[in-house]
Amino acid sequence: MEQLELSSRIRAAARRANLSSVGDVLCFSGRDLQRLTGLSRSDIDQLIQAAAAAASRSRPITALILTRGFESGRRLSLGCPVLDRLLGGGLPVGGVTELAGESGAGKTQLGLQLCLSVQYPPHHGGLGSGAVYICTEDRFPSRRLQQLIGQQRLPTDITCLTFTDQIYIEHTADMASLQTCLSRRVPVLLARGLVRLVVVDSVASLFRSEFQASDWLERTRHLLSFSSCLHNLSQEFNTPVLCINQVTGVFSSSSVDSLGPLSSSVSPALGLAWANQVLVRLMMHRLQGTVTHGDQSSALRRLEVVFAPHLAQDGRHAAVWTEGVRGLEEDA
Ligand SMILES: Nc1ncnc2c1ncn2[C@@H]1O[C@H](COP(=O)(O)OP(=O)(O)OP(=O)(O)O)[C@@H](O)[C@H]1O
Repeated sequence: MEQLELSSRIRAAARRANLSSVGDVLCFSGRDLQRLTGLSRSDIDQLIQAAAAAASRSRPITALILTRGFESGRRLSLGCPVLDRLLGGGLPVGGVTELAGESGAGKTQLGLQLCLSVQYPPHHGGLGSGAVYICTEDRFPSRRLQQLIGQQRLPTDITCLTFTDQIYIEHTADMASLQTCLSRRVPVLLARGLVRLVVVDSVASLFRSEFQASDWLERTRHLLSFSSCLHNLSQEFNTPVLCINQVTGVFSSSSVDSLGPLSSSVSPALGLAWANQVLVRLMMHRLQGTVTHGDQSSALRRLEVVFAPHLAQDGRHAAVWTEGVRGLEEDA
């Protein structure tokens, strides 16, 4: 209030009325301000204009940020500027992001890459903390992680990170151990500030192996309790959660004739009950064709935003190089 360009008379009246901040002024109507301060209508107009000019110097913010605080507007970089642009900066910190795709699409590669970028300081798109990587299916790809670490082109001010020290690996072979991991061990790591990213690779495998089609009600119950656990962790600790998911083939009458699903007709596993639990759904496709980069070649991929409250449906071509998943600048 002291910095507003106002006459000392108006400033003193505002002080007497206990209007100590710009926010206080803007919360009242002109009439209420007049009643509180005893100032004339033209003085009140000056007061409101000065307060509004001061308030508009800061950037507009969303309702989500207003209710959950500034941290919720932060993003975790994917470690690639092209893919970050597609996602409006990266993964939202408060919410569950699903990454679905066929086998070999590059989902795990992206998960590993995020385990490194989360450790970067905030001014390089990270969250300055570690990651917990929960494997429900395959062994954790330690060798590939080492390769990614060795291939990183680090900014000059990141010298002291050893990366592997801050990645906590969990293997959960059944639903019960996954639940124990999420309800006991992960909260401890988050509460101690040791991690700011949770990756589950993959969500579908346990639900697919432990429940038959006829157990759909029980499966849905477990699915909802699992997703609410992830939501709570994400909200309580302002932590991005990445769930890697498999896909199922979508058969149409024409594909029945050809004895198989069309390669493009796949949808994320676990159906609508799960789809309603995620904030952002991404799909990674492995396309026909290859791209080259120096002496490396890679199958062409495409990362698509299927839905997200803050993003338009869009996509970028990408490739997996030894240094990780990279979006291609111009779509091939
Ligand atoms: N060191 C590497 N250099 C280049 N490309 C690699 C390297 N390691 C893996 N890839 C690429 O990544 C692909 C495997 O990706 P990834 O393990 O992420 O698949 P995924 O989508 O997680 O599949 P799944 O669901 O079967 O686990 C390989 O087929 C290969 O094209």
